[in-house]
Amino acid sequence: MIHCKKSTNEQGASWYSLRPTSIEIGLPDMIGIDAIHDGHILIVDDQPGNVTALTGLLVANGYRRISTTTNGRAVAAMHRAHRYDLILLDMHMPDITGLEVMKQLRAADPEHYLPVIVVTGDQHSRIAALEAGARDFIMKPYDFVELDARIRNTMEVRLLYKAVDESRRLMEQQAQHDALTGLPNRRLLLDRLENTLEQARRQQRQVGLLYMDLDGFKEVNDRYGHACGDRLLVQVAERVRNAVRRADTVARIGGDEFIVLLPEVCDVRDAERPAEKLLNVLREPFAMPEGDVQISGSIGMALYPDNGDDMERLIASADTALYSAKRAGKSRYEIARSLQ
Ligand SMILES: Nc1nc2c(ncn2[C@@H]2O[C@H](COP(=O)(O)OP(=O)(O)OP(=O)(O)O)[C@@H](O)[C@H]2O)c(=O)[nH]1
Repeated sequence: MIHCKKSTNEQGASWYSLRPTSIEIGLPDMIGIDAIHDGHILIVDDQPGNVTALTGLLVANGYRRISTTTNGRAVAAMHRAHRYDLILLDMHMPDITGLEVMKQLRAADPEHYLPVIVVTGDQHSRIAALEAGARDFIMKPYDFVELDARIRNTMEVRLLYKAVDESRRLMEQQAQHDALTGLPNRRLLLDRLENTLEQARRQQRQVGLLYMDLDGFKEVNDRYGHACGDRLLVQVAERVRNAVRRADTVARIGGDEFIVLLPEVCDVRDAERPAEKLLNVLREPFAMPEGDVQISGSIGMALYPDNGDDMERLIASADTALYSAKRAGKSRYEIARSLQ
């Protein structure tokens, strides 16, 4: 850490000297001082002299990523583009007040998190800023030790908030995806299917659903081991994903069972074509460390609304058609015949 000392000469000119101290403030394991010093800071002040002075102080205190602007009106757009970890905001600028900048920041930030420390010389605007959502304030003229501590503390909270947010996002992603293949799982598929059917109902469109089960997958496990079976499932997922359109959802819903949701179907051929393509890509041998592995897949196809006017019925129809495809000799697709 670096300590700042203000000195004044006989003519009244002031300067600052920097000296390192041995004081290290303890932080939770999660956010170390290195991460804090790596936080991205924006300094906003209409006075270039203030910007330069504050930048110098931050650099001296170990901060590495500092951006600046003298234009308060540009702050919201800059934050949208760069997602600063901390904004040091001058409250009194001629063009726009700090309060107005915070209002624009809140509107621009989907997280609704204002990473703002206001910089002010006036007691009243300090309270107004805190009430408007600023995390903290720094009074002018600066007390350098206090300034450093407030910036560090606010940055620590900000980075913890980001870490929590990231881990929540990760957990949501894990709850909706298959851990082995990374494909959407049953839960996410049902969610998308529900939305797709709702839209199709409104627009009186058809939807296709392909229920696919690998043929002879148990034998791969038995002959080459479970790890080889797992690697095969990953490759199958990749091939299936690459064989269909971006708008289609490919989900792994069980051991060797996949569902492909086709939201853009005008007639049965629009579902038959991808089904044929999937069967073909599965017939190609899979290169494994254990040698080439040959498998195939069977598919049951159902169309909304002909084969089911809700999720459960549509999936049940496709499942029945899949059963028919298996009974008819596998490595083929069958179209559902009736409304379940
Ligand atoms: N390696 C691996 N195997 C799995 C996984 N989940 C389920 N299985 C196995 O996959 C097999 C699926 O069973 P089936 O569909 O009846 O096997 P199959 O040989 O493909 O049978 P058919 O569909 O009649 O051709 C079972 O042996 C499960 O133990 C997994 O995540 N990894």
